[in-house]
Amino acid sequence: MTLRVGVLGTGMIGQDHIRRLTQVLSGVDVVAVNDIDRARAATAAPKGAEVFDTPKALINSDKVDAVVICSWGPAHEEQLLDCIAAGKPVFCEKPLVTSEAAARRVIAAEVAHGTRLVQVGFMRRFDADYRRLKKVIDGGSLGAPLMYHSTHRNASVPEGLYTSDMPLNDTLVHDADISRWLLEDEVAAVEVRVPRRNTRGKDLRDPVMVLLHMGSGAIVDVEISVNIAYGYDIRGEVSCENGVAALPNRPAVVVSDQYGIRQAIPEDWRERFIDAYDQEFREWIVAAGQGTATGPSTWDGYAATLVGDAALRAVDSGAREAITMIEKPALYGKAAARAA
Ligand SMILES: NC(=O)c1ccc[n+]([C@@H]2O[C@H](COP(=O)([O-])OP(=O)(O)OC[C@H]3O[C@@H](n4cnc5c(N)ncnc54)[C@H](O)[C@@H]3O)[C@@H](O)[C@H]2O)c1
Ligand SMILES: O[C@H]1[C@H](O)[C@@H](O)[C@H](O)[C@@H](O)[C@H]1O
Repeated sequence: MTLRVGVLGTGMIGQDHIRRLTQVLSGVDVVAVNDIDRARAATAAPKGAEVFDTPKALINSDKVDAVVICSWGPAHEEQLLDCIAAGKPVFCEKPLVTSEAAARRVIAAEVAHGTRLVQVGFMRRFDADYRRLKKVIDGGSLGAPLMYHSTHRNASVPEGLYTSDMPLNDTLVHDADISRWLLEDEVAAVEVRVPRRNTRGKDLRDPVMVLLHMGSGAIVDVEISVNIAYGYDIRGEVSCENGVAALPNRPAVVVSDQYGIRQAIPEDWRERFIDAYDQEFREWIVAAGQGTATGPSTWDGYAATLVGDAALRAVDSGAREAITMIEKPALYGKAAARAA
């Protein structure tokens, strides 16, 4: 059976996901699109897809079995709640939502529905290198993880659209989520330090250095640099009791010429995580075909939102800001162990 999908938001990642859903993956068809910019939706619509005037009309259409949300973060809550009300599986790009209150409303709606419908776009969990790294940590031969160093560098971000809060409440969500997943632990508190500013971003608060204090006592340090010019560079290294496990350098052709010996660095997230996005959708298509979702859940989106909120408090206070989570509903599985 072919899963008939409607896409909300046809900007950069909306177009990239439409490409993979129509040209790369099987068992799926994009039958509907919507964007507040109707002309953009019409241009992005694959042949035969209907352009809907509103997200709600697309979500409630009989033509649509499942929805992919690629609109701006502040629009996600209403679109998610409409999908849950319609009982339709939904893939939602990160961030799940932009406030703790909104995340709790989505949790409440999904819990009342009774089965998982929402999958969040934390694509690192589907990346083969991150999966191999987790397997080594889980294998236990290196002992308990003590520290995780997470480097998150963007060559540039869209001027004007990307604001000073976003390194902390938009970009950091990936590092927060992958830290929770790799270490199987929750973030208990957050600190932020702001070094000398990168003048390439004009007044943007960039870079930032974030410390995530995990419940077990492990510490994660995150470098976020969003205007570093040379490329999209994502690194990760887990320091354990008996050794260290790290993501490999990406395989790339080695060029030798009069400038030296070098390897290309991905330009942006589309290139670096191309296979991970394909895999997250492969797994989503199977789950959505069964009327549900898999992988990163509303709970994971909620946890990452709390980290973003705490980071914004921490940048203002300069202090270590604690995180308090609600009790985890049974729908989302066991709570992460907190060793200390
Ligand atoms: N997982 C990742 O690595 C990754 C990468 C890029 C973007 N994203 C996320 O994807 C989302 C979109 O990012 P983007 O880079 O494509 O942004 P973008 O600005 O290129 O596109 C967003 C689109 O959504 C449309 N839109 C905004 N509000 C809408 C609404 N209420 N209804 C319908 N359409 C609406 C805009 O007109 C625009 O076309 C964001 O949440 C972003 O954080 C995730
Ligand atoms: O929306 C994007 C996306 O989530 C990328 O993966 C991240 O590296 C960027 O910083 C963010 O702006």
